[in-house]
Amino acid sequence: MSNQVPEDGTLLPLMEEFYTIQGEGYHTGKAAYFIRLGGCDVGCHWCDVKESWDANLHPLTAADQIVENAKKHPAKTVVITGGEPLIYNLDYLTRALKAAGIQTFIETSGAYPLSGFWDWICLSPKKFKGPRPDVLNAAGELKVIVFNKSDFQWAEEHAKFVGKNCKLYLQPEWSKAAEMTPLIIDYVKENPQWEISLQTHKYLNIP
Ligand SMILES: C[S@@+](CC[C@H](N)C(=O)[O-])C[C@H]1O[C@@H](n2cnc3c(N)ncnc32)[C@H](O)[C@@H]1O
Ligand SMILES: Nc1nc2[nH]cc(C(=O)O)c2c(=O)[nH]1
Ligand code: SF4
Ligand SMILES: [Mg+2]
Repeated sequence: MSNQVPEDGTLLPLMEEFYTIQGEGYHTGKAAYFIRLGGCDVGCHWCDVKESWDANLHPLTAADQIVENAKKHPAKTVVITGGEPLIYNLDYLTRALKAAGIQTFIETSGAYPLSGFWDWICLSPKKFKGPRPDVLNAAGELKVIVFNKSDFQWAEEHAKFVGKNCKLYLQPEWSKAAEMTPLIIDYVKENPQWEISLQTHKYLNIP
């Protein structure tokens, strides 16, 4: 993690920004501007964006500049992801995005305290560094990655701690998708409070 990131959230380590289609979860299929912040110490061995982990590799960028970039796109929705975006105080960035009329969505493991003003919170909790209660309470969707059979039980244990209107998703870990997707299909048929989420952008070959 970087030592030089100011605590007021006016400068953030930015790995990449791209305009694409939300590939996963509740908002799948919607155009959105993705803001990927660098820095994560959760350590998922199957993480599909390990290049994000070292915040020092990603330039500190003015939050005001990120907002200006987001404003240029037709869809008035951003997805803030990482890395683990909640390592940083996101109040300044999300306040400015909302002032510009842009909806704010986040992808988070919930391993850090909740900051920011959100229209949608996607919580994808991890065994390696568990989710915090404030994020469990606020989540609009719980999206559990299924890497092996034990993850179904683990998903149920976390579903107990989210709000009653929280959407429940099971998403196959990408390298195990051929093996796990049939198990997820059977599980959802037996437990229809859960739905399947696929990483559709990977099938579509888009970012
Ligand atoms: C790269 S993470 C960044 C945001 C945050 N650190 C988190 O884990 O939620 C974005 C999303 O991709 C999911 N993800 C990461 N690697 C994956 C993989 N190999 N297969 C399926 N989903 C994956 C995460 O669970 C999360 O929902
Ligand atoms: N298209 C697309 N949808 C996504 N949804 C969550 C992503 C992420 O890496 O956080 C992601 C991503 O990287 N690309
Ligand atoms: S918490 Fe997210 S960014 Fe961090 S290692 Fe896990 S999947 Fe990757
Ligand atoms: Mg991704």
